[in-house]
Amino acid sequence: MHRTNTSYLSALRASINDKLLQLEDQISSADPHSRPHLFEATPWPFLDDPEYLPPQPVFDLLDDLRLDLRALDSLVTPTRFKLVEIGNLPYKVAALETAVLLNVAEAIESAPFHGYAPLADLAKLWMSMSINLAASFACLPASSSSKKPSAECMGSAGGISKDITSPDTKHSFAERDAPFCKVVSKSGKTFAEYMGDPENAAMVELSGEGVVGWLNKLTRASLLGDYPWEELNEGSVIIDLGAGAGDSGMDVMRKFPNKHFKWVYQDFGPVLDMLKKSYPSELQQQVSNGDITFVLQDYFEPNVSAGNVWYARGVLHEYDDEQVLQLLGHITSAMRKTPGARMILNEVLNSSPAIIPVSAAETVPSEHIPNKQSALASTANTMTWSTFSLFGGKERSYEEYEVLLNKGGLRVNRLYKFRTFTVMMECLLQEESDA
Ligand SMILES: C[S@@+](CC[C@H](N)C(=O)[O-])C[C@H]1O[C@@H](n2cnc3c(N)ncnc32)[C@H](O)[C@@H]1O
Repeated sequence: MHRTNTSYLSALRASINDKLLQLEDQISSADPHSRPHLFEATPWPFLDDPEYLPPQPVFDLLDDLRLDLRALDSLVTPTRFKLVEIGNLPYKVAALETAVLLNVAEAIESAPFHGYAPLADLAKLWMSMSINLAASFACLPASSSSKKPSAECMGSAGGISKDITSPDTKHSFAERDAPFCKVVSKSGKTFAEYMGDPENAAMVELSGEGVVGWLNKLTRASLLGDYPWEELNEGSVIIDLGAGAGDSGMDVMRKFPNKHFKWVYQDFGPVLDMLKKSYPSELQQQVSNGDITFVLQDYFEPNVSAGNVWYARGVLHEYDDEQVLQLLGHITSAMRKTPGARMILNEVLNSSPAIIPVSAAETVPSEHIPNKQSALASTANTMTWSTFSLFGGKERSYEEYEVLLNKGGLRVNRLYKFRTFTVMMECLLQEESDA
């Protein structure tokens, strides 16, 4: 870090510390029983009573603290993640709009909850709450206002909330009519069909450059640096299921030339054709010598390949549990061809962006946040929406994956929490991990 940033951090630390001490003094003399409301059921009267004006010194301290905290937040957040947050604002607005339409805030405050309502219990209250609805709430801030957002904000949410609450669509994960996809789809086409239409070739090129390049900037360093590819044996065969744009293989093969990995791209014919056509020239040698291959494979059919590592990035989250189990059935059968084979799943995990500490007075959230979830929890939850809105499917928590993978004959061997909003779950065949 630059010297200037280090001294700036020190200046912020000193200022925030000093102002918090002053605030503590001021508050305890003004209202000795008042406690911050972050984790409380009711608003904090000291701050939230619209008729109450805090003493001027307290108001000034609060204003200064917000300024310093904004500077600190900005300093510790990479620009690319700030942009993700801003770019995904419409999803947050859609979530808030849904919460307002259903009057969720009032339901939480009333009996039987009196201010604290786990999502599962809220679901029982409505008898019909869908996982889509739960996902929408997961990307709201910890304490959301029940105030109605402006008409402009609602407009920018694009009608997602209607689809989340409509009986015809709210339970769907299908790419044609899931709440999020329905808003994106044009003239009845799914996003994939739209992109596959030759008339939209320019759009495909744009998204190839824009979306893949953009996502890659957010996750590539972690994919390469946070999973121990270097531990794999020389010459390991890596099968890339539903490889899509193929960038993972390019990145890994470029970074580890001395490992002589064999990368097997699997996908549908047109995707493989496109990939072959635009494959980078500096990797053509490995294509010619057979270290990089392209294999036509529907992953819902018995798999024709054999390999040491079965890599699936963003595959399982596109499917409902039944379909995932079907897919895993084919992969685990194929894994049995190679002793010691592992499956590595690169996904976003549904995460708790905030938690309730055991004792709100003495502990801070960062010491209690669950470990088995994506880092950048709030961004992770928001990112799940861009997946939903393009392809359908459902994101899962670590615990949900564990149950599903166990049912599918796998056991999570190691969880790598990436230094971005994704994780890698490394799985072994159950019978091998038990042996
Ligand atoms: C499921 S996502 C995977 C994204 C890709 N792994 C990545 O990291 O960018 C989309 C890709 O999966 C492919 N795909 C979808 N259904 C498939 C299937 N049944 N069998 C094989 N590939 C499939 C699509 O053609 C597309 O290239």
